[in-house]
Amino acid sequence: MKESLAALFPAEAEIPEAFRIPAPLTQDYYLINGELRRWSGPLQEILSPVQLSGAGAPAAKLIGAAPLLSVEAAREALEVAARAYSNGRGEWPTMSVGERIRCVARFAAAVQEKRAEVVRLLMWEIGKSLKEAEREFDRALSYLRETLEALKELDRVSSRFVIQQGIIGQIRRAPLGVVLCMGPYNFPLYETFTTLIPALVMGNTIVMKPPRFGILLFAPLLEAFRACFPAGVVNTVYGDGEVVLPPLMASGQVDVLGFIGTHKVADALRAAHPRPHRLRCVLGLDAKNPAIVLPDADLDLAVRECLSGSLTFNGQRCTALKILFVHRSIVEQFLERLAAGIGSLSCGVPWQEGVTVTALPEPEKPEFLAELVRDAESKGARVVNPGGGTRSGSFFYPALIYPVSPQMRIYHEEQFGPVIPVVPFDDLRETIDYVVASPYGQQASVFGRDGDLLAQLVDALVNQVCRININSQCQRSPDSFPFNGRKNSAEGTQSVADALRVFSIRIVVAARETDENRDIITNIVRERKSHFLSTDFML
Ligand SMILES: O=C[C@H](O)COP(=O)(O)O
Repeated sequence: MKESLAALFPAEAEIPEAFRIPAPLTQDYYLINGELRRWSGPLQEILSPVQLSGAGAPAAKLIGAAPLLSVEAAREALEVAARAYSNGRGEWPTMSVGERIRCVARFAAAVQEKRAEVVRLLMWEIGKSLKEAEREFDRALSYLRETLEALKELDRVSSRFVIQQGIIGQIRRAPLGVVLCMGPYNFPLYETFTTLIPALVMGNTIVMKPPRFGILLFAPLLEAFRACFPAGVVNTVYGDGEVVLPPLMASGQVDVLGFIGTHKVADALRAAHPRPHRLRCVLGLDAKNPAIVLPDADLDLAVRECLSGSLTFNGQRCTALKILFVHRSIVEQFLERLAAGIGSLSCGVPWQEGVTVTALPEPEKPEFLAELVRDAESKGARVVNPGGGTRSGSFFYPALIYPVSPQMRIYHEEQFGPVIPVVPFDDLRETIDYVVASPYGQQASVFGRDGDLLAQLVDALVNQVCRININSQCQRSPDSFPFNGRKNSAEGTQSVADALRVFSIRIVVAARETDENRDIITNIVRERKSHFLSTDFML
């Protein structure tokens, strides 16, 4: 660690003009039924994890406030969404696909206008570096645009019908109802869009709740939602999730849960629904993605990928590498280079040029990470990198810990933060056994050069995880690739095209194959109500 901790926190006056929040932003309204309704109830104070120096110790900055809705207000938002859907007879679910596309395209243009404001809030609210915040914003919009392209393609193939076993069938896709959309704090905009946008374009109506952190950044977008969609199609709920969400689920009016967060919260939400087995869930959940570094790996490449895979956005990605298995014959070299890599990372405030290590938004996280490190140390591991685990307020300097063994909590628990556990291995079976026994099953990375061995490893992992990355870190992108997981890691698949499928249902218009029925079906296909999005058999 090159800088002293005190040097990381600038004074208010040193913040460049473009990144300042001159006065706290008070958002005392929320979107419901096509209006930005004033909320006169209690507000939740929003503190930034970004620390500034001032008199005394570094202090977190108050950056704004957002509504703490009552259960009644939240229920009303859900009822409004249910009315806008009206059992599939509302304006939005019956609107033509072309019109829906036009609404979403208008929305995209309006959101684009807000780039600077949203990026600034991403930095202040969740401590994301300028570069990563810009990347998140741009990715959210490109996800939206790719979704529209995928939708046009679905619509293009809609003028077909199939004949099988004497039956003529036209396969269509229709919406499901009201979708409760909730993204996570690490990608509050992008990952909210990955459920909200496909759910919306397929004709569902929406209740969206921002995550625990990353709330204010939606304020600049509420007017765009209001202006671009019919009343009641998109509604927002703010407040304490533990208070407002169980009653929403218990009402039975949520048809689909689109949630990215922990499996514990997802399980509790599902259990609160009166018919949990009928609730469709599209979930992105916990993961403990391992990297396996074989003796013949290109060490520089493996270190580079493991460094960025473990520490991008301080390790706060579900796809982050969360445990590294390194063959004993190369582990010392690997540790030395990885420790040097961590030492070369720049720490500081999000707008600082080239910064990688920034403050963590969850106030309880530094202590949680410190506990994991203490637990590992008490069972025989050491912190390898100078300054690893140093803390100040919301800031936690990355810790590389070695040798990690199954008795330690960090071996099993998802850290979701900047602690990198390294496990030495002698026999490849140890690493495969770890993946098989894991309660998670999202992705894995393998580093090596022997093509046959890599092929064997892929075969061993293919029934355990959903993506195997060869000589590269784990990641969700590109968004056209399926994104899913086994066990506690996910439910449903979320590529751009898959998301259109999971937020809709296939229906069939069928008739016996007679000359008369062929004419009738041909006419239906030609005259089809365009609010029915139809597809061919494969889609
Ligand atoms: O937290 C998971 C995000 O989807 C990360 O996406 P990414 O792996 O492409 O950075």
